[in-house]
Amino acid sequence: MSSAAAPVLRITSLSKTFPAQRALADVDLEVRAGEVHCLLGQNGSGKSTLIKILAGYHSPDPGSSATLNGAPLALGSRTTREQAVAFIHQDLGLVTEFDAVDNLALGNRYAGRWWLSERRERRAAQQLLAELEIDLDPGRPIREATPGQRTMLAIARAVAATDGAPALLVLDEPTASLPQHQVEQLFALMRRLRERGTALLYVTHRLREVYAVGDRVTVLRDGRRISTEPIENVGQDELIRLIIGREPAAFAPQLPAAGTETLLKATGVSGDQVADFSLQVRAGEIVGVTGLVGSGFDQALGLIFGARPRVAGEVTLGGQPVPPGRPDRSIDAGLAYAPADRKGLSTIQAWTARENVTLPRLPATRTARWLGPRAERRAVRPWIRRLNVMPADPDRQLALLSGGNQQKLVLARWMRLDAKVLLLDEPTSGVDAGATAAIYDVLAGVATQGGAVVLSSSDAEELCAVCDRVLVMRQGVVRTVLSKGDLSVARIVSETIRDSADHQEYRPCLSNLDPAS
Ligand SMILES: Nc1ncnc2c1ncn2[C@@H]1O[C@H](COP(=O)(O)OP(=O)(O)OP(=O)(O)O)[C@@H](O)[C@H]1O
Repeated sequence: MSSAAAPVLRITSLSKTFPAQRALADVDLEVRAGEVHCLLGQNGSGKSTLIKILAGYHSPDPGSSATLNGAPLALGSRTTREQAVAFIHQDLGLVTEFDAVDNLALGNRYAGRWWLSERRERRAAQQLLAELEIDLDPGRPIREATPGQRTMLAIARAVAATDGAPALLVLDEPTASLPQHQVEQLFALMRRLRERGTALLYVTHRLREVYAVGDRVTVLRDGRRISTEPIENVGQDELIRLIIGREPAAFAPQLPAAGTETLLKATGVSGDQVADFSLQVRAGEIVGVTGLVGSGFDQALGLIFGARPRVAGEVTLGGQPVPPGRPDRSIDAGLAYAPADRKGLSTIQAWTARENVTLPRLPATRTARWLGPRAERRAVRPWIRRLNVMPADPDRQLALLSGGNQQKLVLARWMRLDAKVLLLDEPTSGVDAGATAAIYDVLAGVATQGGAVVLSSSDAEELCAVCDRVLVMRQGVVRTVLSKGDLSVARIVSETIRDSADHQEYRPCLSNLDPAS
């Protein structure tokens, strides 16, 4: 990236006012050709609103303007997509039953150029994947691909649609559920596009990614642009200070030495993707479970809790059996479980923040015991403060909060239950750095008070930071247990991908191609 590179995107005085909420105020932003420009900010700071305006989902306030390669850009209209701008949202918009060739062809101009020639289309797809060094068998249905491969395919589709490289590629938290080695593959692809002159606007909460792939960084706070800097000019503490607007609190969990009492015991638990999962967790322990998508790591906790059908195995809590398929009994026994798909599985979007946090435990099977609005507010305010939910309004409708703030509230629901053992799938996915530290503090607090936590995560650094022990699953089975002294990102990554096709990273995909086609 050269600092003199021309701005591809120039946004001037961008503002957006929702009813009772100013989401963006006079934001100026320039993204240059051949740079990865990171857009950072706490949950609710306005990042998604900016991207949604670029993508045409929201109209900005009057007075906002933008240009793309010097030409006026109609903000709030979908025409940006026809102007060499590509968006990679978390929902990639791929058809999982189709193979890469058909996914690339979907909606792309290049499919039409070789119309009626399936062979040429296949060859073009193969060439494109090889050129971008995306290791993916173009003839296999995408459901068999890793999440990282799918993300890269979505980028390849954007490249195909724009004759070589989009002028601007906007990526909204593409690594949220990718294991480390797939993150690295994605970054390699981003660098290749940067070399072709694409301007990349990259939204993430993971600061280490900013240092790994970013050239410049813009920080938003409360809808205002606080700073734009080359990344080498800002150290991590300074960056956190810019993001949260105060000195960062050091995260130094005081984890107790684990007790001798076994709290949670799972023996031979099996279900859909999990076979013979066994685990013993002592009071005071934080245990992690990890693996690739499909390894079963993201299903084990749901099976223990009873949210997923358990076909075999036993679970006890404090020596008492926890029956399968009965979340109500699990909660009574002292378990709490927050699934990864918090938005889909456990929120009521039309309700307020306080109603979502204090949802009666089991409305379906019990007479609901509602707290009443005043008591709800009292119960919820400490959590809003602790996790820095913005806006700090218990009466705000959940649907009007940013994604990360919704995550915090639903997590608060489970954390406030005073469970003996917390089971959390991907507890900090989509949550900003400040609230992530607050969540880690809550977990450490549960352990210190004689409880325990089991968390599943694809974030190797998170596992190293908070866990006493990490179970690594492959093909549905726990294959490795790493204890404190053995825990490192490199070790977790290598154990995660051992024996999988993924371990041959960056292998060119040519071996999968049929030269005759
Ligand atoms: N449709 C809407 N109606 C009212 N307020 C909204 C709406 N969408 C977003 N907001 C508010 O605008 C502000 C900015 O939200 P935005 O989703 O842009 O934040 P964000 O930085 O992307 O957060 P996150 O990191 O959690 O995704 C928040 O206060 C949010 O509550």
